[in-house]
Amino acid sequence: MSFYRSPLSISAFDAKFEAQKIAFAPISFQVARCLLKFDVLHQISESGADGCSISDLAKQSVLSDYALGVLVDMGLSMGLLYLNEEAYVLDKIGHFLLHDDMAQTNLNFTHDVCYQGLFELEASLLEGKPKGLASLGDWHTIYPGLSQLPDQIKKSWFKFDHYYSDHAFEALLPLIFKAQPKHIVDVGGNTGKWALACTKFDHEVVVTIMDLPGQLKEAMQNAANCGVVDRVSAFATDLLDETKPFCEAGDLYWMSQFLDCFSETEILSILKRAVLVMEKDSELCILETFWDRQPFEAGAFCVNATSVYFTAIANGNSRMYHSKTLLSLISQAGLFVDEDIDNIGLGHTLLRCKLKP
Ligand SMILES: C[S@@+](CC[C@H](N)C(=O)[O-])C[C@H]1O[C@@H](n2cnc3c(N)ncnc32)[C@H](O)[C@@H]1O
Repeated sequence: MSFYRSPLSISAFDAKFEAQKIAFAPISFQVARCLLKFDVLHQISESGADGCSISDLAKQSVLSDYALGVLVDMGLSMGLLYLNEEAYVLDKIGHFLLHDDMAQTNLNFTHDVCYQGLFELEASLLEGKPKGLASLGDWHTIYPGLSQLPDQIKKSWFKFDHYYSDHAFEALLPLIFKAQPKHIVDVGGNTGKWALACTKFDHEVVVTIMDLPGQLKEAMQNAANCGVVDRVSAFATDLLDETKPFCEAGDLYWMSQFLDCFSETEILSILKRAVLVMEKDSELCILETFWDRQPFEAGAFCVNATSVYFTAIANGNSRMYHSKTLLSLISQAGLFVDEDIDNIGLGHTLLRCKLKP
């Protein structure tokens, strides 16, 4: 990691400006969202280097001249737009806000899932509980509620979750199937994306998905739609309950974007239970995004921001970890890391673990 290791090279004058950007960050965020939602950035983009005046914009908008005016003027201040005489032209940051699917996925997730609940960050930090989750529903953690979220919120949550893992899955399939696993246990397999990708890649493999009942219902429906119910099965559990059994007889246990949903104590307990059912030759593959393993600072920013969602909304006690934290828990559970591969998909790391001899 080549960043975060020295003071920023920035003048006091510029640093003071950066501090004001943070002070007004929620306002900037909502302005950006509305510029997208009301198609203002799109219209300005279409007008090219000539740009668009407020009256041009108003002809095609449900918004008044006044409403458009406050949005585009703040757009200038945020560096999304610049002026050509009286006309507003799209600048480079505006271009990426409009066209980059990662920015849109993160923005929709932040707005739909996190925005209201983040008001409770202060209480969540003090209490170790996701006090902002009440903005979405009445659950202990977000996971039992996932299948019951209102449509738009659910869509944004799943898009965010899948966006990152989907990019990694494609690169991983050939790597994972080199070992010719016959029975994969996908722990926290969610709606079955990885399970279905595995059954498509290898026509003999069977996959058991361990997850909460709500997610499994959808996963099995997806397996039925793909015609692979004979090779995909559901193992309903709550992994926070240490008395519940752990799926046995897998030759490859798979945990993708899963352990970050738990505190360090909970992770150790889950890994120890996995160890109890693993055999000498079985493997545990952990796929995570660690903030210290990101090749670019933008990646570390996104990963660290996601931690705060866990604090205020998801469960109050988990986060996106530093790789050293997870490596230590893996060792304490009785496993060693046989292979440690960075830069998979969008900044994922794969840890292939085996039982310590
Ligand atoms: C962030 S999603 C990861 C989904 C998928 N593995 C991926 O890579 O996209 C975490 C999954 O863990 C499951 N999960 C969270 N808490 C759980 C619990 N206590 N018991 C069982 N599954 C749980 C959630 O339901 C969800 O499907």
